[in-house]
Amino acid sequence: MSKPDVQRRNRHVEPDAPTAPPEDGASAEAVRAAVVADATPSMAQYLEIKAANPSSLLWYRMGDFYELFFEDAVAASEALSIVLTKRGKHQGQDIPMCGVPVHRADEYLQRLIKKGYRVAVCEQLEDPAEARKRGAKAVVKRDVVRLVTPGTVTEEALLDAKARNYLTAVYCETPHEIGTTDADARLALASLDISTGEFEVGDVAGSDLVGELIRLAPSEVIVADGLLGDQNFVRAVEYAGGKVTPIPVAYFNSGAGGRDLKACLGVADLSAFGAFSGSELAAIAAVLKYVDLTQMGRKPLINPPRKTAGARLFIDAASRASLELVRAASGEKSSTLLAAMDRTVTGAGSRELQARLSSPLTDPAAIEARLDAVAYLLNDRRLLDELRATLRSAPDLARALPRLGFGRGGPRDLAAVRDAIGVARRATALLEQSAQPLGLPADLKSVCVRLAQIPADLGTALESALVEEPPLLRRDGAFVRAGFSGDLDAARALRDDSRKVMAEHEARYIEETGVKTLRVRHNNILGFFIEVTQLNAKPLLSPPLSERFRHRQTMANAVRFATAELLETEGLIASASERALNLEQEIFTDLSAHIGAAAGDLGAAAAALAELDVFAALAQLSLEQDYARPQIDASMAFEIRGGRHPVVQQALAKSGAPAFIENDCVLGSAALETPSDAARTADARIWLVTGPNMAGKSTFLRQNALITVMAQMGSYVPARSAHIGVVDRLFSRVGASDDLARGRSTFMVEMVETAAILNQASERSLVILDEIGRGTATFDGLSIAWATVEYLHGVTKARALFATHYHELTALARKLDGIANVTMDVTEWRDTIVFLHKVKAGAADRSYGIQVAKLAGLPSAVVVRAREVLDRLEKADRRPRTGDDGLEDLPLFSAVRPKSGLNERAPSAVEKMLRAMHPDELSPKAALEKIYELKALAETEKKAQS
Ligand SMILES: Nc1ncnc2c1ncn2[C@@H]1O[C@H](COP(=O)(O)OP(=O)(O)OP(=O)(O)O)[C@@H](O)[C@H]1O
Repeated sequence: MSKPDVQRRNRHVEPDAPTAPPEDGASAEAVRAAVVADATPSMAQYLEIKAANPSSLLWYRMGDFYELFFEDAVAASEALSIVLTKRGKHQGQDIPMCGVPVHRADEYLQRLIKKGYRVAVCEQLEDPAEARKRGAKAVVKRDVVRLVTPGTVTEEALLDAKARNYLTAVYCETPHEIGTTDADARLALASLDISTGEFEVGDVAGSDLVGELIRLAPSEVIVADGLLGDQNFVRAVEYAGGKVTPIPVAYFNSGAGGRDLKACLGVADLSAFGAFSGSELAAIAAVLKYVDLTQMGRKPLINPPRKTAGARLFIDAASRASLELVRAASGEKSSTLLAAMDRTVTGAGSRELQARLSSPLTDPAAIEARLDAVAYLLNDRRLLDELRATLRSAPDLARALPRLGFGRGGPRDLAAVRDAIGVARRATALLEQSAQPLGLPADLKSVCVRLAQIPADLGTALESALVEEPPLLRRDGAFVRAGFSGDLDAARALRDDSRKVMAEHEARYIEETGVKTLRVRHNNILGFFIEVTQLNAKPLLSPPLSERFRHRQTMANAVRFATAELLETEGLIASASERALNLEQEIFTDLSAHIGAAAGDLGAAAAALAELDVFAALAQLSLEQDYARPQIDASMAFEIRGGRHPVVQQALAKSGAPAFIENDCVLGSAALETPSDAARTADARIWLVTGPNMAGKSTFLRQNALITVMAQMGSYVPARSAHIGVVDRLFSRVGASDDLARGRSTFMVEMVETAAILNQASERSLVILDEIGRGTATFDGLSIAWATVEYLHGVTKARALFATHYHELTALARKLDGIANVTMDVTEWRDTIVFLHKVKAGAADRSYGIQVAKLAGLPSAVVVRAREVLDRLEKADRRPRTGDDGLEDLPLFSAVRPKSGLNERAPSAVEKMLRAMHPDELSPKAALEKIYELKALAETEKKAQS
């Protein structure tokens, strides 16, 4: 029977379609009211199920379609651009309906999930024939078997091969703190990717929440419904690319968290995985509970949770956005650091690279260990090429395993395990062969150890059982190799011999009837039948042949018959294919169980393959782009020689533009190499970068931040050499952005971000600030920039690059030892500015703004007039620009901590009186008198001030 036939038939014969009126597709109360009113049994079933899943689109299985009704139908037809039809009436109104064919369910699910919908998949739990046995009007049993939400999908078609798919629970003990920016509030986060089993748990300060969400990039974030007060939280989640789902607060139960996690991992004690706080356990509980609910009790495959603790380079949300590590402001993926670095050959490798790029390390030993692995592969080109060629054919083992675990896997998932085991064997052999006589570096050894743990017999079992390229669906069979099972071969032979057997029948019937044109045929309605033309039908319709050839159908030109033996053979064929299918299902179940028993080892091997892909990709990148191994240690060095911007360099190369100009950046004890520059930049921890627009300041600032990120994630870097004393926090404020905090002006955003940097940066941090203060009046902006540099120099003491158009700031370099001026070199040629993109010691002599404007194509009348105005302004502006303006004498600019007097003023009389008061010692009456006194005093003070 062809598929369209099946669909059409099943759709129409379905006996229990909702035809009676419901009140409202979405409102539970209205739904219940309708149920009580006059719903038919089938409608009552629909409405009850819908009422239990009010916030999901209900996919209601009817034969070979998932049907949607009422508001769900309207929403889905719009989201999926499918036809909205109607079925039955409700209070005189049509019931809207639309449907999705079962065989295209994944595709439609993907589109709905991408648009942020949740889908409740309601299946028929019995055959309609079973239901009919209970009476003509009996309803087929149905129930929701799965809730599909953005953070809980496992199907290949619903997932991005190169991105993790985290479901993250956010929890804090004190309700009002969710969405806060309070540095003292602690929030626990538990993130699980059920498509791979990856699980990480940790806590962050309220002020770091947005940065952490961007790092995790969850598809779905669950929070206690009562706690979701703050719209900023919802915006932050959306900014990080996820959806917020509120869940009952009772799911955040720390007791249940410990218990459920132990049950999932099959351990009696969690201490081997780290110490989890009560809040972390509560977040874990919520994740496990939510997965349990959406998967209807099917257990996810989870790896032991990793604690996301301190040994990580902290990068806040604004810095992540400005550095465009894995996401560009434009939404373009190609302009990110990730895209510029990604040379992985597998989806799992790409995900691992992204995870490492989002979480660089701070432990020099761990970073060096990663670099050793890259160096090893770089030193052996043949090994590198062979490993990459081998890995290229590695399927996504990490994603196939959970699908099999959930019972949602298909034959291709079995083949994925088989092929991954093959790749693991070849990769291990390649690494081991290469290891003579010196041995492998620790990180590659760890890869080999994990790959070797796959049970040896599993690969053999899968190889002997599966055909080379199995079909997608388990239910269609045809994935088991011939020769694997004698029973299966016999059943298949009987099924496949049908043509031969029927041909034999046909020959005999021709002989018996003498009708040479008699044929045995098959269609979906009659099954097998004998067909003769009208002219030849007569003998078969009269005795004695009519005894044997029973009439079935008369057509315009043909008459159709059946015989007992034909029906018997048909039965045999049907049962043979059913038997073959059943045998294949059993084999599938056995193989899945075999894989399930080794799931832990296979999961570890999948992670090892992903890591190997990353090491090989980084080695490949380094070769291609001529990167250098950075030296990372606990010093305070920051010495990058011949540094390049990894993204801009590749973009220039691709466009055929002149090559990127490399630049040094040496903060701290070292200096620029040119002798004349050396004296002027030695010992400076902060560089003030000046230069005209378009000269390359932002590029230079960013490239040094990116080199730091790359070095600390364990990659070679775009430089001739790099020595970096490990950075604990990286702050980058380059260019204005107001995406993050809609409702705040660009200047406000800039100030909020600068405040965050000054409050959070430590001596070990790297701070990149571009044109702070430019969004306000010149003197305000200059003052803010000035004070910021002083604070960075005197209080924070971080290594910093500060680009500015305020030339007045360059005076600071003469006042303060730790500050040096550098500038982007330009030259003029026939009144046109030529950018040399080279950093040199010193300050820019002027800004060349008008030349740049001319380059940009401003009308020449405007350029000429601007020159005149500039001339006048410069003549009129006789204020000293050299710093001999007494600024350094002001307390504001002496770089002291605010507490030591910056903001102090004499206390007022009211304050003095308040400080002298001891509330516990006051009677109610005395307290009231004090309040009157205070009020009078405040009035007097106010008058005195005015
Ligand atoms: N080192 C370099 N080598 C080659 N080209 C470069 C280099 N640095 C920058 N550029 C090119 O110059 C362009 C402008 O650079 P960038 O945006 O960094 O200038 P800027 O000084 O920050 O300008 P503005 O002050 O207007 O923000 C870049 O897009 C890039 O194409």
